[in-house]
Amino acid sequence: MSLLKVENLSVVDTRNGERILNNISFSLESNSCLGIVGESGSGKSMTCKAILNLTNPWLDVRGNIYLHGEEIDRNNAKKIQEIRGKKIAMILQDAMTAFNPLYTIGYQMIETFCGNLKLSKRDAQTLGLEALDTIGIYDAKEVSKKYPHQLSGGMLQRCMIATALAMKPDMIIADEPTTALDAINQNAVVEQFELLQDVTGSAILFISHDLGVVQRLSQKVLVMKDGCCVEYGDADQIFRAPEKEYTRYLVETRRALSRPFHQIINAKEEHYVKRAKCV
Ligand SMILES: Nc1ncnc2c1ncn2[C@@H]1O[C@H](COP(=O)(O)OP(=O)(O)OP(=O)(O)O)[C@@H](O)[C@H]1O
Repeated sequence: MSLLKVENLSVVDTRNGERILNNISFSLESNSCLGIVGESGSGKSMTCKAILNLTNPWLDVRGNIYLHGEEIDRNNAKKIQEIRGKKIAMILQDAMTAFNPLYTIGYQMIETFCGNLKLSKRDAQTLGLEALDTIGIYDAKEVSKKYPHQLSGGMLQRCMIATALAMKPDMIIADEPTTALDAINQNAVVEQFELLQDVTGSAILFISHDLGVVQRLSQKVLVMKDGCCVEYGDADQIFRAPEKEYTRYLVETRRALSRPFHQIINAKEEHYVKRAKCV
């Protein structure tokens, strides 16, 4: 049985009749990663919002969503709240907006753990420090005393991943978690997602327009365009031999973009090898 099964998910804007999502279907297995890729406006974020019932009231959401085989009842607010807190964690693009600027990171982690895991303050604090430590933040105690504005985007993103890690959710939805970061921080965050999956065994729904990141993390991929599914299936297969013209275009564009980058890296390596030989 799939951990998450989405069947014919459609979203219509009732104000103008615009179809934002068109019969999107996919499934996510335990301890695996599904990447959702597509250009801006293709409906990636809307898919996740619809799963978590976070859509605006003017949007008409249709279709069936099953978690552990049980259909999520969109009208049951209490159940949905429970799912959001305990079973599905969200990691967002802009970590700064995920934390409250008025409180320290440590305080916010403790609040989350006390509220969702029903821990004592002391146990919540220990769990928070352990989680920060696990993802490689060596001065966890110092970091936990900082306010969000005192930390870099990369560090905040790591704190958000640490929070998710400690909660051990069944599933994590990560919406463009590397988009706001530079290449070095992007790489660190992707490594932490790999670690997160190893440590928690949580399934990950990873949204990104960076095909390289998705290729690295995902076993399955869903390619979206204009609210529709263009291609869905095994990630290796789709990246190696895309069936659809649009996916071929995305894969080719990525290769073309990363070519100059690799050329620079290779040229630099050659330069250092030559220099080392001269010394
Ligand atoms: N609250 C809303 N009400 C009406 N339309 C919306 C709403 N939110 C998003 N849309 C529209 O839905 C479509 C899909 O948006 P969505 O944010 O899911 O795209 P995306 O693929 O996640 O893009 P990006 O990569 O830029 O985040 C867009 O045309 C957008 O304008």
